[in-house]
Amino acid sequence: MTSARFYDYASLSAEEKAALLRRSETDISKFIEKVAPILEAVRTEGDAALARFGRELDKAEVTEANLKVTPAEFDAAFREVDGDVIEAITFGIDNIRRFHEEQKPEAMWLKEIRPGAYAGDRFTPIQSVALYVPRGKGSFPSVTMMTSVPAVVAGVPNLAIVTPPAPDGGVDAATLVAARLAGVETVYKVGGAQAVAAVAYGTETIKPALKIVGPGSPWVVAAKRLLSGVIDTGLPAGPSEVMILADDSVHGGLAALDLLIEAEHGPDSSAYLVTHSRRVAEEALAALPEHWARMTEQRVAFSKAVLTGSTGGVVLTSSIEESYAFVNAYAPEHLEILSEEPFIHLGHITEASEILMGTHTPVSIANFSLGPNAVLPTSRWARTFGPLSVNDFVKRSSIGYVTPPAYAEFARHSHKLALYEGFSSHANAVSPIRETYLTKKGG
Ligand SMILES: NC(=O)c1ccc[n+]([C@@H]2O[C@H](COP(=O)([O-])OP(=O)(O)OC[C@H]3O[C@@H](n4cnc5c(N)ncnc54)[C@H](O)[C@@H]3O)[C@@H](O)[C@H]2O)c1
Ligand SMILES: N[C@H](CO)Cc1c[nH]c[nH+]1
Ligand SMILES: [Zn+2]
Repeated sequence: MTSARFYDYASLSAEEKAALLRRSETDISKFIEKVAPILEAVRTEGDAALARFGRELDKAEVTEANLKVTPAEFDAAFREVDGDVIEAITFGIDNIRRFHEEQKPEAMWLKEIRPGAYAGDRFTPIQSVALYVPRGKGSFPSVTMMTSVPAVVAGVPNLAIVTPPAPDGGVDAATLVAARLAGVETVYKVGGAQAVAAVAYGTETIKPALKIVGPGSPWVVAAKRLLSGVIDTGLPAGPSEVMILADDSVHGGLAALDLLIEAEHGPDSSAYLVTHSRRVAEEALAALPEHWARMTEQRVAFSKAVLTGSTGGVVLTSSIEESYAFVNAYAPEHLEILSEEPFIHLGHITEASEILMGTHTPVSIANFSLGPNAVLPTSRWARTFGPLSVNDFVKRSSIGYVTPPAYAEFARHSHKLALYEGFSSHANAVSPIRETYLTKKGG
């Protein structure tokens, strides 16, 4: 039995090549249809709908009265989670904080554009942001770290995490540990589309937010799409995906090992190895069963579904240039450049959300510990969006300041354009009328 789909790129038709670029998210119309009534129920019924969906969709013991995580639940989480997991969370948060503090823009810059005339930017925190932390096919304290830390570094005053409840009605314990250590203590037990609606419209318990960030299943992606006129939905982060670009300096078994990292997220993930080395491709195909033997049943099922389905496999190209072209056309979420000399390839890659260099930087390290943000645009959105960052939690205002000596030249040119565009008030405001008031004020 073949371990993964194999594509000889040069022999594919144009349609087959285009099909390789598709993700499970490419068509989410079925989710959109099913999600619309959920959003409407939350808008009209508030907490009652959240509790009902929690019971129906998450099979969780939630009520209108216990939607918000209490301080006692946080304390219990610290007792429940192993010390070495807390240590790993602390290590990750420390690195993520260092990275994002470095990334934080200066509060303001101002440049003298012309003598006596200044212009610049000022950055201020967005006043309220909701952080979506998934929980379904896994629990995600790491997503809590990746969303909370840049938000806290940016200085957002009102932060709330929304995350699906487990059947016992509680939130994943490590998620609570990560939230408190990162500096966020408002957490609601609500997930999926209903969570997006709750923070968009507000309910009796949950205050509306101006923006929601964080990755999620197609239910979350569909809800964000439908509510994008009500709340800022940030960068589009859907089902995880990976591309391994390998040259002929590495063993294919290593490529297979890393290919499985993101393929195991769910059947809706995407995962490709692209290489111009037939040896690497064949070694990878041969190694997959060995790797599956060391994985849990559920993760084997998910990754097999991806690698033998329509969103994954091994692509053999006829040259490294063709591999570069495929990577750039695909625009992956995570890209690993598996090579003894990764930097010789870097300049050829322009379309990828995250680029991990060499044989010792697997996606796992980037997801949990390294520092750059692992909430990343999927489904080819890497072509226009970047990873989640401090900049997603601030907005920019332009600042302009024209001093009296610089005014006349600007007024003359602005007057001309105001007349041309047909705006008389614009023109009047920079005409000699202005001088009469300035003289009066000055006495
Ligand atoms: N792009 C990124 O940066 C990134 C990072 C981490 C995770 N991810 C992805 O996020 C996703 C997380 O998905 P997940 O399922 O684990 O968690 P999730 O929290 O996104 O989805 C679970 C929720 O979906 C809703 N749901 C489930 N079945 C439903 C149904 N039949 N009808 C209506 N709603 C339903 C429920 O409310 C449930 O709480 C994965 O695809 C993972 O690959 C992406
Ligand atoms: N790979 C995910 C982003 O696509 C992040 C993650 C967290 N935990 C496991 N993986
Ligand atoms: Zn992952």
